[in-house]
Order: sequence, then structure tokens, then C-alpha cells
Amino acid sequence: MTRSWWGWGDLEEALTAEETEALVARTAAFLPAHDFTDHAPPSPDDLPVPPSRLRPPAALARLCSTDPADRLSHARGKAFRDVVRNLEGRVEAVPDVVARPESEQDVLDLLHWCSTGGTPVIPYGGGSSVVGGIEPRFPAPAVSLDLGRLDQVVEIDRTSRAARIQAGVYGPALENQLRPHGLTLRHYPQSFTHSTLGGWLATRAGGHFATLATHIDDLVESLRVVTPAGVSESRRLPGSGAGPSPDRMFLGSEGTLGVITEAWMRLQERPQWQVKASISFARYSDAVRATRAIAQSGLYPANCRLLDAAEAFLNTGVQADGLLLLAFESADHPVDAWLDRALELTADHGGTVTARRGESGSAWRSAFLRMPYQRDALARRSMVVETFETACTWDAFESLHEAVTTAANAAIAEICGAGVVTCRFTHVYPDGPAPYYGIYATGRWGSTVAQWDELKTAVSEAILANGGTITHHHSVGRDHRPWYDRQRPDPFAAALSAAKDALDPAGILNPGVLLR
Ligand SMILES: Cc1cc2nc3c(=O)[nH]c(=O)nc-3n(C[C@H](O)[C@H](O)[C@H](O)COP(=O)(O)OP(=O)(O)OC[C@H]3O[C@@H](n4cnc5c(N)ncnc54)[C@H](O)[C@@H]3O)c2cc1C
Repeated sequence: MTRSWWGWGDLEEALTAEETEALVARTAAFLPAHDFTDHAPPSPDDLPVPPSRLRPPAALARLCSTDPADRLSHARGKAFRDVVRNLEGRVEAVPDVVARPESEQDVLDLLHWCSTGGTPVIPYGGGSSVVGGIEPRFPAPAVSLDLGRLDQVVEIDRTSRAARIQAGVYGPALENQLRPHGLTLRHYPQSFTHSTLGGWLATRAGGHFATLATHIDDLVESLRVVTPAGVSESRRLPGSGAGPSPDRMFLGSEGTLGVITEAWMRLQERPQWQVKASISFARYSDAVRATRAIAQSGLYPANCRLLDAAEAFLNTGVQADGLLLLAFESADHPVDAWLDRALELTADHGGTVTARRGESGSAWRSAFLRMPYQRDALARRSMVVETFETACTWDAFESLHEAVTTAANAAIAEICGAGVVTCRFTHVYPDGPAPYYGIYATGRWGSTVAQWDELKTAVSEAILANGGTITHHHSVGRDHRPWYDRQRPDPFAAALSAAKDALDPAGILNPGVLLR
């Protein structure tokens, strides 16, 4: 496989000519006036990458690369605004060195070198950040610390069903190492193929299962973190009431407090029983009520994804005001009875079963994995195509959804002229959903990043004003800072800042993310 330097994933997985043609035709059906001229990516060799300003010490030189293409590929993540800047050939901040430690001692030595010189270090997993988390958006020379060579499952404890795993392992390589043991981590973010365990832990990633242990947080038994002030390793425990949890401090720390090198992770048996169904609704509000009933029923489906009309039509071709995709799975017992009961609840709210055990579910799954490639194909054609996500309590959902879609539609009309907003629930909790919005709007080539930034500001303001979180699972990075700073309590901000001073006294770890 050949990794795309400018866009999502691998070149071999990109849309075929036929798929692109069909996508453009589908999009043109609702945006007929849009100019779909294709803007192909430049060659990275033609871009003016500035020379490196850092010279690693001789003892670390074997771990360090100053190759321009290597540095360019570590310069930004994979959000729409990253992809478009790549397409436009915009070279902005580029790390001066890409360092690839092969052992924990290498991490310690690299941090020591950077601490001594006051050089910023950006921990780098798969580079799939969508919030500017790995971008050296500051004038000082920077080191991108790529954990990719720390990619082993080191030890498996079959009795407790847990494994000690190095942080730089990518999703597929991790699952390949667990499969011979009949075990799985069962954590599948949409970015699974091109993101790492360390990145998931550092961003508190959300997997695609809708309920229960779907956040990476829930799967952590203990963490090992290298900080400039020393190595922190928590005790392996199934639970503990011994004060605030050390793991909770590092989960979601986004590379600002230390470098996660290893984790003991809770594993599961591979599922043997699976059942699926799709249920359509004539009214979105009924679909929301049915989804809430299931979320509060104690049934805990593996999938409980409610698509609104636009999302259902664009991604499955189904015409319904609400389409609920349900699935149950277990490694231990058949789950038909759980689905039967869930379908009684959907029927109580006017739902009609359109498929069982099936086809719709798999159509959705393959559409789900193709979405980032579709986004890139449309980004090349001057569309503004991006997602944003939040979570709120059920009592706040109706007003938040109304405010967010109104703000999004008004911003689309003003900034872009035409477009649509879609919504799906990625996760549901007994006390609230995590709505995930998509925007497909007509843009002007050369201005789509600025257009998106304006849209993002409008919807972020609506989210914050209506009781949502600025991010449910995409993390904070640099892009969410203005809203995150307003969302978090001041005493907590002060405590986090003091923790940063204690662990990273030279302030070298990922400056600008979460904190100063
Ligand atoms: C197409 C697409 C789909 C996505 N789908 C999902 C999804 O379903 N769920 C979800 O939660 N997110 C999703 N994301 C966002 C992104 O994939 C996650 O934030 C992911 O956890 C990042 O992992 P990574 O290995 O790529 O980390 P990177 O992008 O390399 O880094 C992310 C952050 O973590 C820090 N970091 C990385 N590794 C370490 C480490 N070992 N120690 C300390 N800090 C570290 C970095 O400094 C940075 O701040 C998606 C992104 C894209 C582009």
C-alpha cells in the first residue's frame, strides 16, 4: 500500500474513476450550479520545504530524518483544512526533524535533547488528527516524534484477558497480533487503519460501537508515560479508588504532558453472534424518541446509529426522515432476543423494519469506510466537505440540534451559497446522544479553507451556547482551543497548567495544544 501524502489513507484505496463519477453525479444532483473541476495534488518534491534548522546530536542521528518529503508528511493531520492546504501546495509550518525512537530509552534520550535546547516536541502516532494536533503552528524549530517503530504486542495475560502493547502500533497490526490468540481490542474508530494506540489514548478516541466500552478510556488497565520529569507507570488494576486516577490525567493529554510508550489494555473474545436491523421512521422526532428508549433500556446495542433524512439518502440511498441502524453482538451468547426487544421499542414509536440481519448494515459499513476518500474527491473539486461532532443530554438535544442546523444552514447560505447539513448519532448514552454533523457545501477554489473556518466558528458557537461539548471524540488540538478554553472550568485549567509545569518544566511538549 502507498500512503497518500496529501489526503486520507492509501492511494490504492482511493475512489476509482467510476466511483468518482457517480459521487460527482450524486452531489451535482443537489448542487447543480457547482463547478466540479478537478484540482489534482501537486508532487511533494515540487514544494518549497524550508531546510531543517536543527542538527540532532551524533548519538541520536540514526533515529532522525531531515528529509523534506518525510518532514512534509508530518506537517499536518487529515482534516478537510489539512487536505485542502496540501492540494493547494501551501507549505506552512513543517517540523525540522522527524525522530523515530526504537525503544523507550530512545524516547528518554530524545526528550532530554529537546528539553536541553528548549526545542518543541510533537508526539506523532498515525497523523490522523483532525484538530491541528500535530501541526507545529509556532515559529520555533520542532521535532515530530513518530512512535511508529514501537509497534509490538509485548505480552498477553490470558487469565485477566489483557495485553501490554506499545503505543505506536496501528489498528490493523494490533488486531493481527491479537487474532491468533482469539482476542481483540475491539476499538474501531473510522480512522482505524491509519491511527495508533498511542494516538487513541492521547485523544480519548471513540470507537464505532455505539454503547458501553467504546471509548478507549474504558479499555485501559494501566499506562506507561515518558515525561521530561521521569517515567510514570500506573499499577495494573481492574478498578481502584485510590485517589484521582493517574491514567485519567494522561488520557486525552494530547501529547502535552508526556509520551505514552506502552499500555496494558483490556481485551475481549472475538464476537460469535451478531444480528442487525434497519428501521425507518416517517418523523425524525419519533426516531429520536425510539433511539432514546433503546439507549435507556439496558439493551446496549453494539450499533445504534440514527441517520437523519439527508444522511440516510446520501450514504444508503434510503428515503426516510430517520433511519436507525441497530446491531447486537456477543462472544458468549445469541443476541436475537435483544434485537427482538429493541424492535418492540422502535415499533412503539412508529418505526418500520426495512431489513433484518442485514444488507443495509453492511452497505452502511462500507460507505462508512469510504467516506474519507469521498471527502477528498470532493475537496479536490472545490466543495466544502467536513464533519463536526458533539454530545449533549437528551433534554438539550432538540434545542441544540435546531440551533446547530439553523446556524449551519445560515452560514452555508451566507458563506457558500448552497449546501446541506447532515446528522447522525455516532454514540448513544442513557443520558444523551453524540450527534455527528456533516456539511457538503459549494465552495470557491482557493477559498474553501477560509469558508470552512467561518462555518466552523458559527456552528461551534451554537454548540457551546446550547449545552454541547466542543468535541465528543475528535479531541481539542489547536483548532478547538477557543471553545475548549471557555468550556473547561477555570480551577481545572489552573490545575492542568500546574501539572504541565511539573511534568514538562521546559514547556516543550506540543505547545499550543490544550494549554499555552
Ligand atoms: C477520516 C478520519 C476518521 C476519524 N474517525 C475517528 C473516530 O471514529 N473516532 C475518533 O475518536 N477519532 C477519529 N478521527 C480522529 C483521529 O483519528 C483520532 O484523534 C486518533 O485517535 C488519532 O490517532 P493518531 O495515531 O493518528 O494520532 P495523531 O494524529 O498522530 O496524534 C493525535 C494527538 O495525540 C498525540 N499523540 C499521538 N501519539 C501519542 C503518544 N504515543 N503519546 C502522547 N501523545 C500522543 C499527538 O501529539 C496529537 O496531539 C478520525 C480522523 C480522520 C481523518
